[in-house]
Amino acid sequence: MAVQLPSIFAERMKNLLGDEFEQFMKSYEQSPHAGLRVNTLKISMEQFDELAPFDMRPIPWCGTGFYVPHGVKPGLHPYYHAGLYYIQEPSAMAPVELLDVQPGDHVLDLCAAPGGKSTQIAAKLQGKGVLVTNDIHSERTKALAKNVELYGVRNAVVLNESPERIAGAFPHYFNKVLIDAPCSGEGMFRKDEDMVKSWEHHSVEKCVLMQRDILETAAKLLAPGGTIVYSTCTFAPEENEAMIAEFLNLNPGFTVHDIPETAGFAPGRPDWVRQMLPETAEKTGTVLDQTRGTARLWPHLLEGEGHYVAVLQHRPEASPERISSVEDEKETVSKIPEDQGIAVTQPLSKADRKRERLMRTESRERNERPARGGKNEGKAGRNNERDARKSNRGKGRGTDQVNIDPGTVYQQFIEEHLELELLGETVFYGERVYQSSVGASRLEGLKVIRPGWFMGTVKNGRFVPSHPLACALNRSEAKRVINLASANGEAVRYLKGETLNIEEARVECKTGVAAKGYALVCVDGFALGWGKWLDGVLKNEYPAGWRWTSV
Ligand SMILES: C[S@@+](CC[C@H](N)C(=O)[O-])C[C@H]1O[C@@H](n2cnc3c(N)ncnc32)[C@H](O)[C@@H]1O
Repeated sequence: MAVQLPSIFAERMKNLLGDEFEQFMKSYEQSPHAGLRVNTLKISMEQFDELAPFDMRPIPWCGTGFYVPHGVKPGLHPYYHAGLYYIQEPSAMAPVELLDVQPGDHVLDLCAAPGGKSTQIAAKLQGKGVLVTNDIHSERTKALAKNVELYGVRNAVVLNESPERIAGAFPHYFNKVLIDAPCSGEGMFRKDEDMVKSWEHHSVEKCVLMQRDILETAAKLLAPGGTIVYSTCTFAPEENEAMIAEFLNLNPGFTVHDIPETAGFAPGRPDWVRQMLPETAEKTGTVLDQTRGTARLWPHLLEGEGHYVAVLQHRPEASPERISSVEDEKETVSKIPEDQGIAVTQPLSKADRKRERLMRTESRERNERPARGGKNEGKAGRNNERDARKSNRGKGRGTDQVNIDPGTVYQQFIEEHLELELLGETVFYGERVYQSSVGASRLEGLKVIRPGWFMGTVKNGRFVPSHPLACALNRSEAKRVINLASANGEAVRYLKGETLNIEEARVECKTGVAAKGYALVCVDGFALGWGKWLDGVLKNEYPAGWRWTSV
């Protein structure tokens, strides 16, 4: 057998699985299954079908998921760096499919790092609605933020908070909540042998305590009639059916929404709770039977490492509170207290704080002005900004330029370089500019990693576009594009940070736009990052920390 399983684990599974145990053990002799999920924020399934660089088979329970053959390394292709797909274990794709996210939903991913399921949720939202994605471990939120940015998500807020504190800021705000709970990880033994070693440290008992708290808090975050999906990658009944039965017992407004037994999904096992945990079975009584409608994904019954999923449906009549809507959010935009900053993870200097106050006041004033055509806050007050720009034209980059309203500098860049409708609220943190789908006021006091889509920085009167801005752009939204081919190595050279010689004829400009300046660099038509073109040379603006490091 390839993997040495902990003996207590094997003994427990033998007792539970009975005749099936041999088949279960045989699955550990096979290699783990690898998968990828197409990022439909950037590419349609039809386009991907034409461009796919590997032979792949569809994953039955995820319309955008594919099995990747053994030996193929999808991370070593420029398309990975263009965020066209996310590499994900196939059974881990099931929970978000079952959450049934629709464009416009308010979704919370409570235990989100490194972001596999958040990027899947974002693709389903298609830029409409709100995604708040959170992880309690600050180190892990770095990967989470990076993945959200690489995958071109515009409407996400990234937090590093406890579920309790999020509930304080967003009471009954979300109509969909995902809890991909920290767990003992028994479904990861085949994929990652370190999980076998750490199994004893992350004992089932410790995980149960965390899971109970997280689930209980999720109920405070959910809007009436909303859905919670709870998932783990473990087989322990304590962390699965018993956890759900306890929750249902304490929260009678919820019922289990039955998951169909298709695609190799097996039913939940209330009988195992009766067998192993008679006290829980007695305490939870008949609600325990509902857990039969939850799903177990077994490595011996389908091609995946294993998962547990429960869909918990809140009955709207169980609570009189109404669902907060996107319209409510718009009203909160103009109510940002001038003297309160959001707790950002990077401390602001005194000068930054002063600047931030100034900018936020200006931002608020812009938002309070009637929007041109009533479209959105981001465009509000453009006429005034244009007037301000006119009066600054021809003044060069001296002191006057530095003194221009940073919001104007930002708007000017957007208008000159992009064809983009700015959605949400423009939020300034010191020099950094974001478009936020929830607005600044709701985030006050929270540890915010990203309050929204990071657009760039205003420094010395100039706007410097961010890499995440480029990542989320479609080719048609940029006024200047340089397209590189994946086939001839040019894209990889760009990703390695090299300066490229690009003749002027290759700079694709919209009418009236000159070749010189910031260009969106693409691979086969999909955004990779920024470059600055001048006289046949493309200065590479790809961030050093993101560079292609393989040979
Ligand atoms: C199974 S992993 C999440 C994987 C992630 N959903 C994905 O698809 O990429 C569980 C995560 O929960 C986080 N976590 C642990 N306790 C937490 C808590 N009390 N609140 C929020 N997150 C927590 C861990 O740091 C870990 O990143």
